[in-house]
Amino acid sequence: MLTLDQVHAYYGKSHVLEGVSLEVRPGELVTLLGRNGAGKTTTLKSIAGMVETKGTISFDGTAITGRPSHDIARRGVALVQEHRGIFGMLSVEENLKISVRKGSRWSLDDVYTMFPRLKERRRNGGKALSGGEQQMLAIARALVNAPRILLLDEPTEGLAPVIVDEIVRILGRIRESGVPVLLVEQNLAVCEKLADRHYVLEQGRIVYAGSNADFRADRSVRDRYLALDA
Ligand SMILES: Nc1ncnc2c1ncn2[C@@H]1O[C@H](COP(=O)(O)OP(=O)(O)OP(=O)(O)O)[C@@H](O)[C@H]1O
Repeated sequence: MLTLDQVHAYYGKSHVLEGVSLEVRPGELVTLLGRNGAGKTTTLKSIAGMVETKGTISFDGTAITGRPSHDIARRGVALVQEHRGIFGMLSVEENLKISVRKGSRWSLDDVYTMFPRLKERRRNGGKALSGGEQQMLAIARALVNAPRILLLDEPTEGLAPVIVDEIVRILGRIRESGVPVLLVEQNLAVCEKLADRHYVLEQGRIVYAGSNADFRADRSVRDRYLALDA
């Protein structure tokens, strides 16, 4: 479905990803873990065509490396970024409506059922939303846009526990829908609840790959690669 083969990424002269290989298979929810600065966001941006890369990134059997980001988005690769990309001057409903694309399995009504808070606030301006509501709107916008894979960058960061639970519930629903997800997330409890498999990045390289069961059983992985953030 999504395959990265020896992907390198650069910001000018700075060489940030040094040969990342990973895959997300149909229907899987896969996490990308690692300490701050390991290259997680850069990996998602590389897939979305927002960073200069070398190596091969393919989606559904087609190489997308080096293609413009709008072309990659049109193919159904949906990146939900940390700063969320909401239009503050538009209402919640307007933000959703401009994202609706024919052929999505989620209609406006479907996302309102999934996110009752967004329905309650549908006439509010994007600017008036809390951090958690903005995150929900960002995910909801991706869903009505007919995603074929979701790339989520720290969707629970900085949110209150009750909102984190709601996001986890939504991610569980997305997983059940069969749309694959590549999730960057620091909250390991969230990752263990949802994921099929995990990758750990360190200094731009994949240093661990394993199933959720193996990851949960092998505490040494988090001690070695993730302990400072946990
Ligand atoms: N726009 C940029 N220009 C130059 N260097 C950058 C840029 N964005 C990120 N970097 C550098 O690339 C490296 C990887 O950053 P990245 O944001 O991918 O890490 P991360 O694993 O997502 O960490 P975090 O959890 O802190 O977001 C870091 O050393 C960072 O300083």
